[in-house]
Amino acid sequence: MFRSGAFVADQLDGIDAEQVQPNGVDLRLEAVLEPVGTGRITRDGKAIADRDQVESVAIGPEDREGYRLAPGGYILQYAETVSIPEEHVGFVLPRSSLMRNGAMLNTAVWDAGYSGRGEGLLQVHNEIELERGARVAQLVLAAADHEGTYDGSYQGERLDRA
Ligand SMILES: O=c1ccn([C@H]2C[C@H](O)[C@@H](COP(=O)(O)OP(=O)(O)OP(=O)(O)O)O2)c(=O)[nH]1
Repeated sequence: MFRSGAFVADQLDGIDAEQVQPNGVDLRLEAVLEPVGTGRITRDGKAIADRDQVESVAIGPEDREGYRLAPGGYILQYAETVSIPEEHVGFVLPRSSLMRNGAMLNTAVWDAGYSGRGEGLLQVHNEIELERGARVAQLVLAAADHEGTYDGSYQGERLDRA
């Protein structure tokens, strides 16, 4: 069973009312990075490719701080600290307006017990401008059985900069 947006909001700190949706909570854009160099996944480990910060620029008629992104693949960092409660699993989906503008967020499983400020792969197929702090994705939570909780290398990521 998927939980309500109000339930998801209760798991997160610092959420505005406009972020709470019927079935989930919108996540906001903190920063955009561009992978450079070579990443690697082996049978017994992984190495994440270096990233360059994409410089923010003034966007739109009000010159707001944001990113103007040419077609390509980017790492998008979310602003919110996400904590997945036990007995649940999380999924992040793009806001449909992102998709309708020719961009897409690719995401993976958010494990029970994970806490951190996570990332997604932003695919841009047509130039797009995104304001820092704009809502770009939505977190949903489903009730789930599991054995153990998340204890991987991304536990607590970017919490020091929250
Ligand atoms: O789109 C996503 C999906 C998940 N996560 C977070 C939550 C998740 O619990 C954690 C680890 O994901 P995963 O288990 O897929 O990572 P891994 O590649 O298997 O690495 P590790 O074994 O170090 O956890 O990353 C994200 O930031 N973005």
